[in-house]
Amino acid sequence: MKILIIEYSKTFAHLLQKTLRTIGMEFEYYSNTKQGLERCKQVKFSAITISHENSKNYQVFAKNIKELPHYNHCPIYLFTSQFSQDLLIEAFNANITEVFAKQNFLSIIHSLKRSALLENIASQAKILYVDDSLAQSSNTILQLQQIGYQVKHVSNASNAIDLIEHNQFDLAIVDLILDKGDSGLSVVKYIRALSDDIQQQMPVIVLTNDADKARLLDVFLIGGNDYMIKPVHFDELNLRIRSLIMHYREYRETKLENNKLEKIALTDELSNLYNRHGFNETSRHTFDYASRKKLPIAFMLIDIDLFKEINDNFGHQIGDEIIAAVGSVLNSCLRQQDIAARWGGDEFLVFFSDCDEQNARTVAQRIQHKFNLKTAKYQCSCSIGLVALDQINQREFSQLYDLADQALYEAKERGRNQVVMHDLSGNITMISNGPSITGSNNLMQ
Ligand SMILES: Nc1nc2c(ncn2[C@@H]2O[C@H](COP(=O)(O)OP(=O)(O)OP(=O)(O)O)[C@@H](O)[C@H]2O)c(=O)[nH]1
Repeated sequence: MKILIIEYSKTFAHLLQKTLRTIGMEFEYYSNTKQGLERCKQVKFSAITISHENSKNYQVFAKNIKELPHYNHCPIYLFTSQFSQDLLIEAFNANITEVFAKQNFLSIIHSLKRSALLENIASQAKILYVDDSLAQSSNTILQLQQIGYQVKHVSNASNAIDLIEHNQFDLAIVDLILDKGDSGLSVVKYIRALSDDIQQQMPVIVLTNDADKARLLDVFLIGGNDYMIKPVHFDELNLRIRSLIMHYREYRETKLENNKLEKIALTDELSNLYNRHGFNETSRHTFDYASRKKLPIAFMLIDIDLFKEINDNFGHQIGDEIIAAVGSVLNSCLRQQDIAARWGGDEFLVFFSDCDEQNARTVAQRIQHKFNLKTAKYQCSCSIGLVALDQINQREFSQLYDLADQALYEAKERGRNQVVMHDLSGNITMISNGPSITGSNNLMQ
């Protein structure tokens, strides 16, 4: 991707070059159109910028450029210090792609960056081409491959669906009417119903033989992003492909970035478990589901024993490592549907849906055992308060929390390092003691 700059103002040329260098874009700079035109005859630039000196100058230049081979779709941007509606119309009539006021420097840079991205799209893009007539499509496919697209061709909807299941495409080109009563419509419907948010938005160009306007507009109703009437004009197809892929990439990047930010907002950094907000967001659905389906549930509170002394004796960094150890122990003991969170300080909670009392006891003991072993070097242990119910039965989250908290309090009162359970009849019983802790640093003494 290389940009040709023709600029009469030395100051503006300097600013533009400096900015493009900083963002790593390649360019060549000339101070007159004659040199610029000569250079275009030797090299293919991806975009051209020309500064407005007088109308005749840029109009003649743009005309000459568009007559060069391979330059008919090259964007030409006109920069002016005196932007006006009249100039805009004049420039569009002279094949200028966009007109920018020089004062609007950021949007100039944005457009140049966009041209660079558009230019590079073919080299990294994967296209699915669904068409039963190889005679019509083979030439287009070849041309797409020649400019760098990876193209997978299939002739029926079921093969297309098969490929979509196992590949990540950037765009699909789908013939509306396929052989033997098959239709590209089923491919479009399949894409739009995909559970993956990103794949579901894959752009689709629908090819059709039907030039009837009303039928063509139906393409948008069935989920297509664009249509083209066969036989397709290749340059037009290519420009449409580039623009759709570009938008899809922007969507994909924003979506991934948002997912990342959302994860950060819902996760506790130290333990890599949910934070309070994350727990509230994710547990609501599981809680409602368990309530509706009358599933057995369990709720567990875990608190590190004498954590203050651990911090005091070994330092906060070791304290932090121990908090991280709770996270890794929980992640190794829990099923995917269990929801674990760091509730604050050294307190953690776990919500188990579809988990009966016996299973809850077993998991609690396993968690305690693993945690004690993992942190044995520091003579560290944890206490667990557990509540198991055969169904939620209209209880609020806060009531479950209170029941588990009473059990946890009892575990601490009885000497810590144990699992205590609040059972269905309201009794509080000790389930197990953790492994005994020995050694000179025994903080449990
Ligand atoms: N290292 C570290 N310490 C923390 C963090 N958050 C809270 N703490 C400390 O955790 C300790 C919690 O202590 P307490 O709630 O008083 O109880 P404890 O010492 O664990 O005693 P028991 O719960 O009765 O066994 C406090 O000293 C907090 O400063 C953290 O993110 N990192």
